[in-house]
Amino acid sequence: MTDGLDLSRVRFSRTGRLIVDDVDVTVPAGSLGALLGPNGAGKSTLLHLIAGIERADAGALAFAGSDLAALRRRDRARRIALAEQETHDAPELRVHEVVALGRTPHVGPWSGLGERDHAVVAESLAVLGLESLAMREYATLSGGERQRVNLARALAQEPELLLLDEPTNHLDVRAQLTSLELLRTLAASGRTVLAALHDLGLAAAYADHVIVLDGGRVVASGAPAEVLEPGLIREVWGVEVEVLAHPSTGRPIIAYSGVSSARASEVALDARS
Ligand SMILES: Nc1ncnc2c1ncn2[C@@H]1O[C@H](COP(=O)(O)OP(=O)(O)OP(=O)(O)O)[C@@H](O)[C@H]1O
Repeated sequence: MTDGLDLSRVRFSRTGRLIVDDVDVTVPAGSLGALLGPNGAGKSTLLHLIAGIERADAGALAFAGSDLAALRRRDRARRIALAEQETHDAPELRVHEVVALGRTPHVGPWSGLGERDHAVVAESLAVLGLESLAMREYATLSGGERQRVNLARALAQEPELLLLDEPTNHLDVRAQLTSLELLRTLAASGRTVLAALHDLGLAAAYADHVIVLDGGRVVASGAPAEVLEPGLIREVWGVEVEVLAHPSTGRPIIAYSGVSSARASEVALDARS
């Protein structure tokens, strides 16, 4: 058990299909974990289980030594934020109002936002460079602008555990790096951060720890340089890569060469039919 996130033998099925299969994950407090895996691997489902949107069928989910299943809804919302790709509950709200929703778990049911809440909202907008968009309606924003608002909302929640589902999707390259640097800064301040990412290069450059899911199972986890090697990438994603070392950081650089003849999971399916 760590002072961060600890999942042990977590299972979840939907309509008779095992989607998360005996998953163990550890992300220590103060670190940035990247959840990787091809489409349909189970990344979003696992984030939903941790955030309490779905309930696991079996296994243990703990954060800072507390059983997540035993946390009351409000306590969970104070401690854990999930930044998803879309905010579905606020299409007509203005940007600053969407970000202020992040304060909901911290204010009483009948009281409005206090001085500190307003300050946190303003700070979250500023960190994501959203001041000039603060009065715009969320629905009128571009994909990348929405993504930054979703992250600002999660920041305003001041969570100890921050979960993010593809936080770099839609972002231009500078905004991608800005977001990952922000996640690193949050981790360095003692938060626990877990982000589902598709970009192996960004995970290699920024994550302390990567967890690779395939078909609902963890197939590898560890430091990026240990895990992200050509054999595993071929097996899981069905692509050929060379892995180089960054000349100044020493972190892995993933150089794509092309698509492999078949992914390991497809070979296994062919053998069965
Ligand atoms: N409500 C549901 N009913 C049935 N199957 C589901 C349901 N929700 C998800 N699945 C299936 O579970 C698997 C994992 O889905 P999930 O969205 O967690 O994957 P992911 O790794 O986040 O994928 P992506 O990278 O494409 O976003 C997929 O095969 C998906 O079709």
